[in-house]
Amino acid sequence: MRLKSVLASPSGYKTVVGGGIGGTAAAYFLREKFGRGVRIELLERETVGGRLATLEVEGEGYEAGGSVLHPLNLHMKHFVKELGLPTAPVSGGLAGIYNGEEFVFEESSWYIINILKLLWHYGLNPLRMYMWVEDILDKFMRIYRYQTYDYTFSSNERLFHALGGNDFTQMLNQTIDEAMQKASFSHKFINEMVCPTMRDNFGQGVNINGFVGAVSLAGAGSGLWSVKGGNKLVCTGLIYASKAEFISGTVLSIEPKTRPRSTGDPVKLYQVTYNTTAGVTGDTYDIVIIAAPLNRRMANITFKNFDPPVPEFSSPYHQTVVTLVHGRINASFFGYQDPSTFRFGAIFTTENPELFINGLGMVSPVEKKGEEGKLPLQSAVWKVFSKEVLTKEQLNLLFSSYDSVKVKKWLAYPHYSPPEPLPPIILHEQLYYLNGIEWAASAMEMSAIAAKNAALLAYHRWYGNADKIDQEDLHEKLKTEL
Ligand SMILES: Cc1cc2nc3c(=O)[nH]c(=O)nc-3n(C[C@H](O)[C@H](O)[C@H](O)COP(=O)(O)OP(=O)(O)OC[C@H]3O[C@@H](n4cnc5c(N)ncnc54)[C@H](O)[C@@H]3O)c2cc1C
Ligand SMILES: CC(C)=CCC/C(C)=C/CC/C(C)=C/CSC[C@H](N)C(=O)O
Repeated sequence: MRLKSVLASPSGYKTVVGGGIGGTAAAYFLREKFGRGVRIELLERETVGGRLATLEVEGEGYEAGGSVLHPLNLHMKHFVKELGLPTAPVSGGLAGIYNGEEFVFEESSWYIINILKLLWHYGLNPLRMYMWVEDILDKFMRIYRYQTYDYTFSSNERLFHALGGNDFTQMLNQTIDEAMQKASFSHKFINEMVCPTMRDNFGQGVNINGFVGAVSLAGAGSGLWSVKGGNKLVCTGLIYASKAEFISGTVLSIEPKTRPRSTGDPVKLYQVTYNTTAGVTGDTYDIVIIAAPLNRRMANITFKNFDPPVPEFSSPYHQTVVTLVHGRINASFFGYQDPSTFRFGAIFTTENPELFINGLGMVSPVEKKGEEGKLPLQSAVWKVFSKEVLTKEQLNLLFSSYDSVKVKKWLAYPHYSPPEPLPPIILHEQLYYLNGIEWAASAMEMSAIAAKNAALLAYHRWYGNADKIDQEDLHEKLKTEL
């Protein structure tokens, strides 16, 4: 996105690169802060939505990227309300946890039976986990109060510290396995309940950091929802609401420039060069927000002549393959000789090198969300998560018959390997980077939070409002505010 500033800087432009939820939310929040007088442009090289995308199966659209939202994802909730988009609850079918040989846990359709089963298998671990995640979410929710009062942070570390102090930043530097072991969760519970959730949500095991692990556990909770028609509608809606000018182009490079103003004194700008169907072109901007993962395999933007240089971002993103299959599940692959007794609509897997899938579940079309009702053995659309593209042989093992297969290969989210530093937000004076927050946790709401933080940061740095940036003890200070 590109923001042409009229009021804030009469001679300059501002821009955001990337039309995913991060970039489009940044356009929205920039408009909110800088007002109607600025001109906003959005630069996107592929399709609006980025990692929010649908695939068509038998004439209907299905979420192939970011699919579920948490009931406490307040920015996303605000966006759908503001844009008038309909939402629907996301309900998975009965869950089973498969270890490659047998199901180590089978959910029942009877609530009380489930409670007894969970108690029998894992004692009080599930209840304690619920409370553990709630406590983290409680602290995480402080960000909304800070942002409502216009406070912003100049680094991801400072943002996380402001949420929960050292305990919170520590979660970023240890694995979810270490964090939960320290909190006395049992190995059996971590292996059979926590690890399958990490594998299904992030394609990685319990070596991901404690915070993204907690986000993943929250993402397996109740009250989940999605946008009818597809989550990517939020992105198109936000471009419209922000009145940003959409430019279809690939940003190639960014370079700082100094130009004389009509008054004679110099103005600092960024030269952004991008490729469009009409050829290579570019423009100068006074604020640039990058809302795309920065590394050579992804955004591939060259930062020219920065002093000090903008660091190279080389940490890898994790490949996840989403395969949408319209067919009948092969119950015998999962050890069920009598297919009529197989009732799972969601299958999670434990760590097992023999397994070629991370998880799979029955899904409904984006237009018909909330109208679920298919039985697992009927022909249905299944979403399979795997590390590699599934071979024909593997598909034939998983499905007794199928008539349609759609595949989407993603560099989906960071390959987490804590402890690791979080990338900076400020790359240069008025050059900001959103996606560093993904190294704490990658989710739609995280990009929206980073977008609001960057828009506030750009605004307060532009106008020199130091009292709104990196304030200590905000939680205590704001307790007395109404
Ligand atoms: C399979 C999968 C399942 C997921 N499930 C969930 C879920 O259930 N819930 C959830 O909350 N999150 C989920 N996520 C994560 C979520 O989708 C992402 O965290 C979020 O969409 C990231 O948004 P973003 O705008 O920051 O980045 P992106 O969506 O990646 O947007 C970046 C945009 O920048 C563009 N771009 C890149 N380089 C350039 C360039 N040089 N010039 C111009 N444009 C450029 C890209 O084309 C892209 O459109 C999932 C992700 C995947 C892949
Ligand atoms: C950011 C907070 C506080 C909560 C977000 C919780 C959430 C929705 C987590 C899910 C994150 C994620 C990357 C899920 C990937 S796959 C989702 C699902 N298993 C599917 O079937 O698509």
